Amino acid sequence: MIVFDKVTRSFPHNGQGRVTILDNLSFSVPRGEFLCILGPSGCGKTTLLNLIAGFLMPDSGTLSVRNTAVTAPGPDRAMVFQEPTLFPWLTVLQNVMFGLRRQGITRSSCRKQALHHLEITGLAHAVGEYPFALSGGMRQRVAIARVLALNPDVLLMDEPFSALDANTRERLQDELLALRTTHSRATIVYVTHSVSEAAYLADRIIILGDRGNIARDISVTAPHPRERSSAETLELKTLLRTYLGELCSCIPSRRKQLRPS
Ligand SMILES: Nc1ncnc2c1ncn2[C@@H]1O[C@H](COP(=O)(O)OP(=O)(O)OP(=O)(O)O)[C@@H](O)[C@H]1O
Repeated sequence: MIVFDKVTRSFPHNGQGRVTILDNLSFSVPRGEFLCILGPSGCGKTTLLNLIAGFLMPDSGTLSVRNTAVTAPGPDRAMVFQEPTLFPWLTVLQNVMFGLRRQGITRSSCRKQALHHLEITGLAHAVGEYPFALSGGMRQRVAIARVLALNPDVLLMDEPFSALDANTRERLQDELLALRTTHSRATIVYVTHSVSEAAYLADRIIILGDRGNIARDISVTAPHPRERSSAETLELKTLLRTYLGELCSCIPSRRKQLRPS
């Protein structure tokens, strides 16, 4: 579904040339996979999502989704951010309908689809509310309903639950897994800092290291539903922490490796 082929991406850095964030990155994500990306802060996780979304372009290399090179954002890919970006002047229903309307779907079909997705995300009672009246968890549910309504092939999630309290986070994780089973076949690329979240959700976990190199690529074979505190999950979490610990000192070194623009 998603193929990175020798993708490199750099950014300008303090007027001193450019710093390479992802360097010659190659990997692929099969259709339907739930891939979690872990890695130290600044290693390029969000950059990787932005490239798939088409918000950024590679400096070199190619990135394709369904065998088509990504050259711009498109309705086949949708992103959920850490802070849900809802329109404050629109109701919950209107927020979910907004993206559908832009796809040229008729108003009545939009409404039907939006209501369906608000129902499956547990928000049927809140369709007429404005975002300011919702809890953080409810706002994030609206954001998820909005992207699921678009029925994307690829769902990109950038620490979507990290700003929520632990109970809400765990509930939304369970809801996401349930939605995935019942309503969406999307391929999911999910960035997180939480080893618990990765161990609970992922079919596969990639740990990015310096310059976005793939430090580890781990298949998680435990079936769903998983126990959060089973021996298997705890063992995986310990392993992930060990791998991340091995990487934690490598990111500052990149700052010394500036190259001329
Ligand atoms: N548009 C940009 N212009 C300049 N530098 C950028 C830009 N976007 C990202 N960067 C830099 O690229 C590096 C990687 O950023 P990115 O957000 O991808 O990392 P991350 O792994 O998601 O970090 P975190 O875990 O802290 O969210 C950072 O040093 C960041 O400052």
